Amino acid sequence: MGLRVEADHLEMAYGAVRAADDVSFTVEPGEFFGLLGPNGAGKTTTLEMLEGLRRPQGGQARIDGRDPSKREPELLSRFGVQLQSSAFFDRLSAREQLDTFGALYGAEPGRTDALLAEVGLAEHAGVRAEKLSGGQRQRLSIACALVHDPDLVFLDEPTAALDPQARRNLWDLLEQLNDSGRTVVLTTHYMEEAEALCDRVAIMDHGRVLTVDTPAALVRGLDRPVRIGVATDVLSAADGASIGGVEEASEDGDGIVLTTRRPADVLTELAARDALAGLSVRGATLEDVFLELTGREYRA
Ligand SMILES: Nc1ncnc2c1ncn2[C@@H]1O[C@H](COP(=O)(O)OP(=O)(O)OP(=O)(O)O)[C@@H](O)[C@H]1O
Repeated sequence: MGLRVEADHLEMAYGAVRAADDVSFTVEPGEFFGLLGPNGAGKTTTLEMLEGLRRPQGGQARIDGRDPSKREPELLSRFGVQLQSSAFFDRLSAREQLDTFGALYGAEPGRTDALLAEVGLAEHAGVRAEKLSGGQRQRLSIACALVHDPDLVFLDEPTAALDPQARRNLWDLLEQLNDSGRTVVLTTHYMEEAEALCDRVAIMDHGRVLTVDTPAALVRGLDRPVRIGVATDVLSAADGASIGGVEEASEDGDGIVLTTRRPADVLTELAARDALAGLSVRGATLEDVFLELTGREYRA
């Protein structure tokens, strides 16, 4: 279960635009891997080369050590590609869409109901695709990628254009796909999505991979202080500044903010002073990582 995916010095240019510029990384079997970057970073181009839908101008894509652009049926049967919702057949219900995709892929019949349940659409089986909500359509397109029970799924911006609630609901489904042992490779321009879901992320910008690592390691590598906030009525800025390990203490509209590289010591001291009311703790995020790497604010 789970397949290895390799991007090995991939190159793709459209005229003067280098959409993929020496893109290399490896996704291990069973990993949840994210390609993260702003619009136009080259995520879709890279994904399409990995899926074998676009032949690289340079370098090699490999799935389980083989070239996906050769379209070998045995390899194709082992991975799924999430189609955009516009690719549904006209006027078919969710169940009929899945039955049709299943027949096209030569999938084992009789899996449709289980699949509908897996993606949370059991109650909408008879609804036509065009009548489903945005989140439900995304679920259906994910189910279509799973009809042949693949070991690897590629998802291109699976939560784009969804409201925050629908996005979070979909995260649970994406986690389940990975928990069941499948390798998941997705693109996203949402930093917090990559942080919440991915074992590792490749941050892309202007066709290049800037860095690849776990979100936690990327953030740790920044050496940014943690910001600890508490209510003004439990601590003054001057008292905060006197705590060992506090680099700066200031008052903002919401309370007292302490910056520190030793958050455990500072929190212990705040607890000892019974000064934890209104507590908030904010560490660096992948947004800070992007800023550090590019010198630019992250704008998806
Ligand atoms: N078929 C094409 N012809 C010309 N230019 C293209 C084509 N496909 C992509 N590009 C350009 O290549 C660059 C990378 O595009 P790509 O779609 O891979 O980025 P992306 O990170 O997936 O962005 P988005 O989130 O907007 O889809 C962009 O500058 C885009 O305009």
